[in-house]
Amino acid sequence: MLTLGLPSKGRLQQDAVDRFAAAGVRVERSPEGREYAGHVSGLPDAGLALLSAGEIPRALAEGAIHVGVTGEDLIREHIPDAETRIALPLRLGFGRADLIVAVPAFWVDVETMHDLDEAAAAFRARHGRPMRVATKYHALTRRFFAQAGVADYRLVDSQGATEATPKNRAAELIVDITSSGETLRANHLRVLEDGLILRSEAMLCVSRAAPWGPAARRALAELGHRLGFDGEGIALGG
Ligand SMILES: Nc1ncnc2c1ncn2[C@@H]1O[C@H](COP(=O)(O)OP(=O)(O)OP(=O)(O)O)[C@@H](O)[C@H]1O
Ligand SMILES: O=P(O)(O)OC[C@H]1O[C@H](OP(=O)(O)OP(=O)(O)O)[C@H](O)[C@@H]1O
Repeated sequence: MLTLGLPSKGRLQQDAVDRFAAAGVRVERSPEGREYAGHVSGLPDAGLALLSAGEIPRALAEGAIHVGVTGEDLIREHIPDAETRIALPLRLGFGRADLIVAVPAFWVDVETMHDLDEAAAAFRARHGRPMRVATKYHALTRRFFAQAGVADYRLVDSQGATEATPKNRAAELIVDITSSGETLRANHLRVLEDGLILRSEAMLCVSRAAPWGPAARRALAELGHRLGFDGEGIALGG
């Protein structure tokens, strides 16, 4: 049996369901409605698990699901050595969003990460504390700031409405995803010139750690055949 993990709500779920349907794989939630499980028709021996988009990477890495759909941003954030544990055979072309560093638009002297480093020193001199960066992408932010040579800051966890944190004085700047740019504009924030951390989109992900019995392997091969990736060529665990 192959378990397919999809986001439990939102655009990503709908786009994933539509993509699978276009390939002849119909995904139906259990009629109870509240149950986070369901039926997959068009694939032999496959079942559905609905999970938070942010939990899908870990479920794949631990082998709790065989195949999943989630954003690359969430995979890179939650699984440091993603490719050793998860194969990423197919970019799905929806859920496109850029993970970026944005500062208040009125910070006219801060256009680059280098400027941000200087601003951090000035901020500490003036306020006696590090500037705060609000984000839910802790690992990706730490790595990107380290590579850019920015060290004097503090991360503030923000799981939603991150763009509002500078205005609410909960942080000085943010790391978050942007798509149309409207949320940033509405909150008077500006992306740094070299502040693009990752261009993300939804990915079809295959767990190398899941229990790959013959039935699950057959279902993966069929899924690959329908969606257009080589399901039999992926190096899987037991
Ligand atoms: N405005 C957007 N446009 C396109 N893709 C987006 C947008 N917002 C989020 N995404 C992508 O959708 C995926 C899920 O995002 P997010 O974690 O915000 O969803 P959520 O529904 O809040 O998740 P959760 O169920 O964990 O609360 C991420 O990979 C993200 O990059
Ligand atoms: O650039 P834009 O097109 O404005 O999109 C970006 C926004 O979309 C997402 O939020 P979402 O609407 O998913 O709500 P959330 O706060 O629950 O993540 C994301 O967190 C940004 O806030």
